[in-house]
Amino acid sequence: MAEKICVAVRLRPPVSQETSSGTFWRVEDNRISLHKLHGTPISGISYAFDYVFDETCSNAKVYELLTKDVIHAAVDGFNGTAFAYGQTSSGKTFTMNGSPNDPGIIHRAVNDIFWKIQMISDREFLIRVSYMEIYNEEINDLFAVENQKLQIHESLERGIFVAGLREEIVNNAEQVIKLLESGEVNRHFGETNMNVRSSRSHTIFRMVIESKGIDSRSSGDYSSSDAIRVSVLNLVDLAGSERIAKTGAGGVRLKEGKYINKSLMVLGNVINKLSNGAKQRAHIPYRDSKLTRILQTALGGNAKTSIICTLAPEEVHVEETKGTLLFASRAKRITNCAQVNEILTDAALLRRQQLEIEELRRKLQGSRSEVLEQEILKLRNDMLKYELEREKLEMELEEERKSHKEREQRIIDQQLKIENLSSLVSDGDRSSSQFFLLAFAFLVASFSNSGDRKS
Ligand SMILES: Nc1ncnc2c1ncn2[C@@H]1O[C@H](COP(=O)(O)OP(=O)(O)OP(=O)(O)O)[C@@H](O)[C@H]1O
Repeated sequence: MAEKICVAVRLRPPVSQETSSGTFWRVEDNRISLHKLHGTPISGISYAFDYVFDETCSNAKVYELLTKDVIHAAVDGFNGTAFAYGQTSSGKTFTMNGSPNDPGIIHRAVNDIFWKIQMISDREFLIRVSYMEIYNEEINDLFAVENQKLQIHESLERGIFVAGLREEIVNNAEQVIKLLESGEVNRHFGETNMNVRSSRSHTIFRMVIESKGIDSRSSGDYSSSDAIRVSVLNLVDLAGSERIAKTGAGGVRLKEGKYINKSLMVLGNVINKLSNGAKQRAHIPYRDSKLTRILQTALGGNAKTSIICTLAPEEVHVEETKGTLLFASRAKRITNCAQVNEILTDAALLRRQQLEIEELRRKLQGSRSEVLEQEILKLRNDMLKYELEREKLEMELEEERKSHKEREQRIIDQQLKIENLSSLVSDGDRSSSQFFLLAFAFLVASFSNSGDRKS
């Protein structure tokens, strides 16, 4: 069903008591506008969104109004994405991760998903989670530090995916929170003049939710009641755009800032093109950054998406805030087309694992139920690891095949050149033969050098 992306903006509380000398942002219902200090609105700087949250608003309210529907729809089989966008230090991480007193969108979503699943008695669920960051335009696995520089692939079965990313099958919210905490340790943070704990990477926490009707059969001819729903939920905390003059960045921070700004610029371009409507959609530059490629489905595709744009209220940031509002108002014009994802093949992990689990259940009959559940979870995770390992090996084999083919092509090209040269030597006049022989020797030498390098 075609529907607009849901967009909200959120003002964070001011960080200093500094009083404004010229302008301030006023929030009224779902509208935010810039006013002169004595109250006159500044013409042309007034925007309406699905929601506008002022500085007193809690994460609980943001979740309830903006994100909950996307999360619940993911349990029902729709892809979903929620992300926070805004300049550095405007409250993105606060919104996504929250504080001990007011947990953020990610924690609330995790709890809500397991709560909702418990309420659904006629379906069986399998949930796996992964956590990645895009740091300096490279994808790293936050659950497994050894998995670095991962590549994005696309297949008919899996759509766009990150190959080799560790996934963990999970049974309850506490497990997920623990995993998130372990991933958080690996995330790149750094201090800048604007934020003592500034995110230096974009992070994507992903939940894949598979479910099937409890009565459906495990194998054989698949009827429509056998369809397995598979949805992907992305919860994204972007790094913030920054002005080098304000962050005081140099060295590593400067390099990070350049990558952050570049990928956010590509995201802005994608949003801009999509907001121009279907006619101008000829080419959307999703492939210009890893971020937009991973979020491709969420932007104009088969997904329900909500975006929260965070704003710094201080007058000194008024230009950045205007930029964020412009981004938000463009995003509001994007239409997505979400549908329940049902598959009838063996692509769903749930189907592949079903038989083995039945077998294990039989073997463990009579044992206590929590032991059984632990064993099943362990088995499922082991099977998932083998699958990932196999996927990695397949990718490596594919790479190897490609470079082998390239090597063979190079050899053929060189042989052709050699044959051409030798025929010229035999046909041409004797005075140039010395030159050709020299060229011939040179080619042979360069050919054997390149062979050495490759091997
Ligand atoms: N709505 C809010 N209520 C209370 N404190 C907030 C709120 N938003 C942000 N803060 C505080 O402001 C500071 C900066 O917020 P945060 O780190 O979330 O910004 P950010 O946009 O993620 O920055 P960066 O892009 O640099 O990572 C933090 O100390 C955070 O606790």
